[in-house]
Amino acid sequence: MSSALFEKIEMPGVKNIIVVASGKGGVGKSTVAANLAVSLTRQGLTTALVDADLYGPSIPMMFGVQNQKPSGIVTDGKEKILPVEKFGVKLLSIGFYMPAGQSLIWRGPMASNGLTQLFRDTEWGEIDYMIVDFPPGTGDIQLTTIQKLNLTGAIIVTTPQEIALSDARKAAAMFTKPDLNVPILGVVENMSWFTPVSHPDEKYFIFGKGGGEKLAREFNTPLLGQIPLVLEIGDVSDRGTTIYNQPDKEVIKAFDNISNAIYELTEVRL
Ligand SMILES: Nc1ncnc2c1ncn2[C@@H]1O[C@H](COP(=O)(O)OP(=O)(O)OP(=O)(O)O)[C@@H](O)[C@H]1O
Repeated sequence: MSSALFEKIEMPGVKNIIVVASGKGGVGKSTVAANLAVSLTRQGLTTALVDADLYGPSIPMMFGVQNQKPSGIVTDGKEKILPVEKFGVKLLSIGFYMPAGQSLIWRGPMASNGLTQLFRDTEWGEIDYMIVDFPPGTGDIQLTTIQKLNLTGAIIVTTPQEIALSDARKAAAMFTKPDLNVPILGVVENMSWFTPVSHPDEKYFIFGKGGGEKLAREFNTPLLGQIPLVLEIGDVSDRGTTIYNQPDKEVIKAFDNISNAIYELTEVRL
């Protein structure tokens, strides 16, 4: 295939582009992407979050900005999109352009073009970390997007469950294909255990144990963190706010550890 087809999208002010991917839907990929972006921002880094999950964009809702529309600006005679900003994170999602309650019916090439346009036609400014919430799976849209972005690396999100793990393995293998060769920065295991309020010293491994570590070992990459199953995580997403606005300190620590690990792995590009 001609390399011109996959010319990289130029985003000169963006230092690191990190995709957050999963094989299976519903494992918490958007939750990880969103809270990682907020955590990095809280550490003084300029951060953008792109919701590339075309068929199920959830970022606008998670940030409570579902009724906002990005504004436009003309620079050098070209019309550009200005991202919506919340909690200090620059946000862009195809969801901003979709009527409420409707889903996208674009097919492969149109969807890839839509995504490319979103990245290319936005005035990003200077960004330390652009976190991309990737669509789940390993289809054409994912492949094309990987080819067009100058990626620093990928984070794979999985639950410890075997079925999630086997799909996560396929997603990880897509990034390591020799023609793509995107470094896997690490694995995040979500919904690792549940601790009932009445038994604060106990951990229940509802979805199994050790899955994230196993995957990390297989791909010779670090396990960046384990996030417990905590009702408040779902609650803050529904309320359009972040984990920093809920009382569970363990969850906050888990995300801050992940963002610290990412910072250390990528510092050289800042
Ligand atoms: N650790 C957790 N504890 C409790 N609830 C969680 C946790 N992680 C995610 N959730 C909830 O699980 C649901 C799915 O999470 P999320 O949307 O982040 O998954 P996803 O992998 O991005 O899904 P999709 O691929 O469908 O977009 C959401 O309601 C979210 O609030």
